[in-house]
Amino acid sequence: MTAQTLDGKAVAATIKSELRERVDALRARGITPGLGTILVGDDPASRWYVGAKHKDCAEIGIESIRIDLPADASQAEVEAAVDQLNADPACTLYIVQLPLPKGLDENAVIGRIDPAKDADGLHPTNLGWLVLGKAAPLPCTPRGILELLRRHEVEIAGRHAVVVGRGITVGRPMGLLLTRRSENATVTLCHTGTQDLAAEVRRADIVIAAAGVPGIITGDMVKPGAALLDVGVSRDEDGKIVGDLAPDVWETAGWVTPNPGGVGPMTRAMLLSNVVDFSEAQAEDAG
Ligand SMILES: Nc1nc2c(c(=O)[nH]1)N[C@@H](CN(C=O)c1ccc(C(=O)N[C@@H](CCC(=O)O)C(=O)O)cc1)CN2
Repeated sequence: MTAQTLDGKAVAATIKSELRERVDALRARGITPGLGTILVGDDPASRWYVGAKHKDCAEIGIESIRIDLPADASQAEVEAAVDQLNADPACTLYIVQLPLPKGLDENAVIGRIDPAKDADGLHPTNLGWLVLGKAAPLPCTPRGILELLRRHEVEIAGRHAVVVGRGITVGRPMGLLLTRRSENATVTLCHTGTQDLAAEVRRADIVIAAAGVPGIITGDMVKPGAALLDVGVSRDEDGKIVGDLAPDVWETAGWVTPNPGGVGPMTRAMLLSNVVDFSEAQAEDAG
């Protein structure tokens, strides 16, 4: 048996064309959504992600505002960039690209973002709204994973999901989203302290692998027919992406994301969705 592909690249392209129409409608009403980014330092992957986010915006008609700071930027300089985007009326929502270079206080930077302009849903207020069940922008990768499953009609309700990794952008919020009433999955959150990862994964109908450990999920751990989503982006010596899923998982699983071409494009598509959703809600409120 060979698994079917959870094709993030194709689904993201469809979502972008849907968003393009919604942006056209907003622009016809005189509203131009704007996405801001703050990038600190010269990490090649982060630079690529930010560049791709700006290209996506241009493709669908969203304005974008880019602030790039050097790797040795001080905490005060990064916070001044946050204040600048908080005050910029052309910037509907924005992100601070993570991780920040060592020595910077990431929580202080995220906490300084105006929660009403938080495109990533990572501000403590918005994560708090997620826990409390009130609508707020959702973290892009977990939202993208749910959308990818839905668009391939993979059942979530009543299923057992195992999330591997407890990071702020994926693992932690993923568990919160999957256990909402609208998703109704049962979740096990695994991490470096988990004693028997293989046993946990073997019980899973859905596995979200976000450990950042190449090939940590192997074929022998996979329940036949399970859906596997690969968030890992380690690199081999040639700079090629190596995910958290070993190649032999395709033999047992029912659904697998390729990597690249799976979760990454969905993350970017959901960032655009957060901006468009917010602009539409703002337009409604304004009458
Ligand atoms: N502020 C944030 N920082 C980070 C987030 C986030 O959601 N918000 N997530 C990740 C990185 N990320 C978004 O910023 C991201 C990851 C991957 C991709 C992507 O399109 N990847 C391509 C392959 C790209 C390549 O070849 O290198 C793919 O998977 O096909 C986009 C965005 C950490 N930081």
